[in-house]
Amino acid sequence: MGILEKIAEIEKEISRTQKNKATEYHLGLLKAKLAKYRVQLLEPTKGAGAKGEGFDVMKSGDARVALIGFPSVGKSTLLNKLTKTHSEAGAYEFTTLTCIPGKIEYNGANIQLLDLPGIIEGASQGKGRGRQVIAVARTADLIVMMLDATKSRQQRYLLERELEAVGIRLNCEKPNVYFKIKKGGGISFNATVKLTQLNEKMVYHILHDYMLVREDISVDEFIDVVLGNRKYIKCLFVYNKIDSITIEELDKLAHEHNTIVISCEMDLNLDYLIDQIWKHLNLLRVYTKKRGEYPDLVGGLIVRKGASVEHVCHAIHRSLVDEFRYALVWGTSTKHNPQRVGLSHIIDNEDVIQVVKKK
Ligand SMILES: Nc1nc2c(ncn2[C@@H]2O[C@H](COP(=O)(O)OP(=O)(O)OP(=O)(O)O)[C@@H](O)[C@H]2O)c(=O)[nH]1
Ligand SMILES: [K+]
Ligand SMILES: [Mg+2]
Repeated sequence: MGILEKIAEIEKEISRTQKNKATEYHLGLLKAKLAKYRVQLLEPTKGAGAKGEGFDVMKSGDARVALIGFPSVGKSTLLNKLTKTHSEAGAYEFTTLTCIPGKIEYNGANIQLLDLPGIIEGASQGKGRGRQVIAVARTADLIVMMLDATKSRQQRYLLERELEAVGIRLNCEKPNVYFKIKKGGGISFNATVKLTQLNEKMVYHILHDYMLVREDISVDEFIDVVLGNRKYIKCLFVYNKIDSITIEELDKLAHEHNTIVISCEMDLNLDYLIDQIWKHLNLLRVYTKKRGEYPDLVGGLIVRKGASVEHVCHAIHRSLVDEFRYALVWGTSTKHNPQRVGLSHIIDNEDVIQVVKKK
C-alpha cells in the first residue's frame, strides 16, 4: 500500500471513531501514525529528479518571506510592485512555475521576498508543485498567505490545512516540552504542571524515550514535539483585490487577526504591508558609534528580536567578543542613557551601542 492510501485509511478510521474517553487513547495513536505518514510525503522520493525537489533559491539578506496562495490571487503582481524583480503575471492560473526571488529594502534591512507557483487543495499530498512550494515555505521566516478578497472565505481555511498537514504551524509557539533520546532506551516521563489533555499511558505508547512536559499540551502538540520536525512560522494573511469588493466586506476582512487588506492594482495599503512584514519578522535595527563620534544613523545593523550585546558584537566583527570589556547603550533597553552593560544585555530597536574594548 502506498503512503497516500495508508493516510486515507487512517483518516477514514479517525472519522469513523467516536470521540470519547474510551477512544481517546486509540485516537491519539492514530493521529501519531497519520503525522508520521504525512511527513514522509515531504521527503524526497528516490529516483529521477529527486535531488532538485525544492526550488534551489539561495537564502539572502536578513530574512526570507514566502508568498503562498492559490493561483491568480496576485502573488506575482505583488512581487512586481514591492521589488525591482519582474515576475510574469497573467489572468490565467499557474502563470508562475518556479520560485522567483526579489528584494525589499526597508528600515536598513534586506528582505528576500519569494514569488512561488500557486498551490491547490491537495498540495501537501503532492498535487501540482505543492510539495516544492511547501518545502520553500518551511524555510521562510514569515509566510505571507495571499488570498483573493473576491473569493470564498473557505480559501484561507483550506490553505491553513494544507500547511498543517506537512508540519507547518502558523502563528503559534513551540510547546514547552523537553525531549531527549535515552541511550539505553526506555522511557521516563515527568510533568511540571497538571496535564488535562495527555495521559501517561498514551505518552508511553507514543514514544520510548525520555521527556519532561512543562506545559498542559494537547495530543497534537505532543506529537509535534516527538516528531521534532515541525516548523513554527509566523503568517500574515493578505487579502488582495479589495478594489473589487464592497466597503462592508472590506471592513469585515480588515478586522480579522493578523490580516492586511490590499489592492496591488490600485496601490492600496502596500506601504502598510511592507511595514507589517517588517514588524512580523521581529527584526531590530541598532546603531553603533565610536567614542567621541556621532552614531552612524544611516547604516546600522539588523538583528533578531531578543538579541543581546553579544549578538551585536558578532554581527560587527567575529573577534570583537574576545576584546570586549563593556558596552555603553543609549535607547529604550536601558534605564540610564548611556548605561554600562555586559554581553548578555538584551537590546531594543533603535538602540545605540558603543563597544569599549580591553586595553
Ligand atoms: N482587480 C484586481 N486584480 C488584480 C489585482 N492584483 C492582481 N490582479 C490580477 O489578478 C490576476 C493574477 O495575477 P498574478 O499576479 O498573475 O497572480 P499569481 O498569484 O501570481 O498567479 P499564479 O502565478 O498563476 O499562481 C492578473 O490578471 C492580475 O492583473 C488587484 O489588486 N485587483
Ligand atoms: K496568474
Ligand atoms: Mg504568479
